[in-house]
Amino acid sequence: MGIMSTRINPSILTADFANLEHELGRISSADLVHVDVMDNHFVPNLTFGPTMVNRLQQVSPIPLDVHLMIDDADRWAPGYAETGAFSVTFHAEAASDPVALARRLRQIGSRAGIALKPGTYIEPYLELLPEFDQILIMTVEPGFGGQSFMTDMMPKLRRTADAVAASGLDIWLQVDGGVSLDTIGIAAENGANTFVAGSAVFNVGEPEEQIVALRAAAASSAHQH
Ligand SMILES: O=C(CO)[C@H](O)[C@H](O)COP(=O)(O)O
Repeated sequence: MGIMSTRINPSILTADFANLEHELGRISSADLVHVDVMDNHFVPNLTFGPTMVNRLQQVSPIPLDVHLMIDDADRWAPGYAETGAFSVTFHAEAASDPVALARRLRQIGSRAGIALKPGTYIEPYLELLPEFDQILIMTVEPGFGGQSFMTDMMPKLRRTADAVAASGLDIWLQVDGGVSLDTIGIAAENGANTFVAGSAVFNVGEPEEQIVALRAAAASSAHQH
């Protein structure tokens, strides 16, 4: 189907970790699969590392959107780009030189993403927009699926969307955490175009049907603005 302008990226954090190849087959109509890498240091949870991401890359029917919730991103993120991941997003709080790291990721061949925890301001990064292909505004504290969407992140999302629009650059604006049929509309209204959803895809009925419904809800809200 290819990647659309309203992108739905299911998070496999909520999938069955014992059957991930099967789970990937259940979301083949999504745009990308969001792969949460957690190191139990940057966040108080642990998932998997580059060996697993490399294997997921081999069996996934759709490209990988890797979200690194790990310390020392400067050291570790390039290895994830080397798996062939479509995009690699590292946290601003975990990188000592975000520009050098983003350039390295692009040089390897991945899109470069930067993620911000809820308490991190976007402003220092707005002057660096050309360095990034994607900005992830976290709408929960990173670490766990199933948390409530933080509506108070919408002003930050709006400021980011306005800056991206003013730049004329094709930078994807992603939200992650608590995205559901109830919350995707307000995120789209505030300028998000790339939506990560774990529970709302895997824990509510058939994943493929949820992807269609989420995409429709996002698109109809985005068109109102
Ligand atoms: O990055 C994450 C947590 O840090 C997950 O991608 C996110 O929380 C998805 O889960 P849900 O849609 O259930 O909130």
